[in-house]
Amino acid sequence: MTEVIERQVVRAVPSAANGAADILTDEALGFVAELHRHFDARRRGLLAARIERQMRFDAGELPDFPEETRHIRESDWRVGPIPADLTDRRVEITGPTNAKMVINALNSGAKMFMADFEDATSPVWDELIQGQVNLRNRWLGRLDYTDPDSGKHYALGADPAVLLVRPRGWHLTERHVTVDGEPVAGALLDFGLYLWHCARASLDAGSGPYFYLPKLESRHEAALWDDIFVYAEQRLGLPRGTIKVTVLIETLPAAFEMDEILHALRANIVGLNCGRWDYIFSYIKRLGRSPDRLTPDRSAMTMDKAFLAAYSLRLVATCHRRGAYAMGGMSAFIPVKGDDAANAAALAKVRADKLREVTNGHDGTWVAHPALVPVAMEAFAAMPGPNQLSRIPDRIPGRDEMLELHSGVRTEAGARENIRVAVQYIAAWIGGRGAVPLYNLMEDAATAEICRAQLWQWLRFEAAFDDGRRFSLDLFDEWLAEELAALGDLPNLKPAARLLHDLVTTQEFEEFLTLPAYRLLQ
Ligand SMILES: CC(=O)SCCNC(=O)CCNC(=O)[C@H](O)C(C)(C)COP(=O)(O)OP(=O)(O)OC[C@H]1O[C@@H](n2cnc3c(N)ncnc32)[C@H](O)[C@@H]1OP(=O)(O)O
Ligand SMILES: O=CC(=O)O
Ligand SMILES: [Mg+2]
Repeated sequence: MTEVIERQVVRAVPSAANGAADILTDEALGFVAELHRHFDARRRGLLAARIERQMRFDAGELPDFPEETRHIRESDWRVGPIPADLTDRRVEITGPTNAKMVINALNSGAKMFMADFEDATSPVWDELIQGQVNLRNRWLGRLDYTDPDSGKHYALGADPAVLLVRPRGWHLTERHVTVDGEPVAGALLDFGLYLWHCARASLDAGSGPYFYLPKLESRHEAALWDDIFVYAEQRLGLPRGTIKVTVLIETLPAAFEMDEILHALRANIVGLNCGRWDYIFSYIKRLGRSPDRLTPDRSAMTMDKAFLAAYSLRLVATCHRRGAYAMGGMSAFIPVKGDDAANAAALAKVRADKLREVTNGHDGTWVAHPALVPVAMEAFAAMPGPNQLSRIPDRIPGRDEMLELHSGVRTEAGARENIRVAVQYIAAWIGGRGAVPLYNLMEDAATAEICRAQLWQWLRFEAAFDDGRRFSLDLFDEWLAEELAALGDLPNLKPAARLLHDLVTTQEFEEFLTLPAYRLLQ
């Protein structure tokens, strides 16, 4: 007799989130386990393919439009139908999934709210599950919150924004849920739990299961999501194409496969988004071993120039040709408290950014804070209607423009800012906060990645500063020590500083800072 050993086990660490039992049900976890068993080996294979590709970039290869998919780029096809409540996306607010911010975002006056398990979230287990509870409560009509400190009560208003959910990227695993002894992908957990609990409820409310997909690097990664959607829709008895997604184009390799990504996901996709901060990070990461790709100060890399301007224009042209929305991105300027002049200057910068986007043909944009919704709304009032899908830019940037490096200087101030921001952001992340205001800017995982990636790149090539000095390990150590001393006794600063030091001085560039940081998360 053959003995069959039952090894297929799904285990979840209990969560103290209020309402966790309604989320971590056997059925929902069973669905996540199915996703894991069907798709996780492919996810891991695609992550390995990123590293193989990196080796080719390190050897001098540059990204290009793939020859083997020329027929996709050159033939006529369009993405599938777009639901009525996704046709006016002129302003989208983003933010973490705690109840207060979810309610504030849904009530902000923005058309859409992207509830974020990625750049704006530190994946603390109870917070992740509380986020799922909050999003489910939105569809069950019972989302409210009372601030224990202020006593202020928060409840959903009459005309909430349309809800979209951003699961984690492919790279992060979630150690609190294992299937057959392996940790599940954060992406599959965030996606699977939300879909399981909210697909029907959101459809019944006249909306649907809508997602943003972050940090994709290729058409193959898009095809994996497509297969997941086919499986999930069938499993939940949903018509094909019910799930609707917007893909962030926020890696350099993906920008050379925008048509292919739209094509792979054409049953489910409604648009692409310019995730500018991760895009800058990706440019440095993927090309960072070439001495002729040394980037200037972070603040010098603006959307109106070089590779950033080129990719956003190409994204608009690509999307509109396929009937897909071309979403803009996030200005990092946020309101400044207690300084009217500085506040006015920050709002003016956001306004200018949104005017550039609407002028270039984007159909909508992102804001980081409720006070910026009116600013972006006003700028996007320049559109002839709820979108400008019919507008195809007459100039489509090609490969050279897409790779053009920003000009500008590297300064001690820029290096010190990178150190200050990265170390404080990592400390906040280890402490459970994924988005923080620092020096009047919104900082999140993507903006902090730029800081540490630049420091790594500059150190590797002993980059020259505007004052003639060259960056060195001695200078880095000296400036890190001085910045830490100036910051004083902030929580988690020591482990954050150790991690930053490792990330900057390592020979092998770490793919994501959140991977080692996750090991420090309680
Ligand atoms: C690169 C990218 O991926 S961008 C997308 C990911 N990043 C994000 O989503 C960042 C979103 N923004 C934020 O998290 C916050 O705005 C921060 C951290 C930058 C600043 O937060 P705070 O310092 O708390 O802002 P501030 O004190 O001005 O907030 C005022 C009010 O607005 C609320 N608020 C601020 N930002 C948001 C937001 N994005 N969504 C909902 N409510 C918000 C606050 O909760 C607060 O509410 P209250 O008055 O009821 O207490
Ligand atoms: O996710 C957005 C980005 O800019 O990164
Ligand atoms: Mg991003």
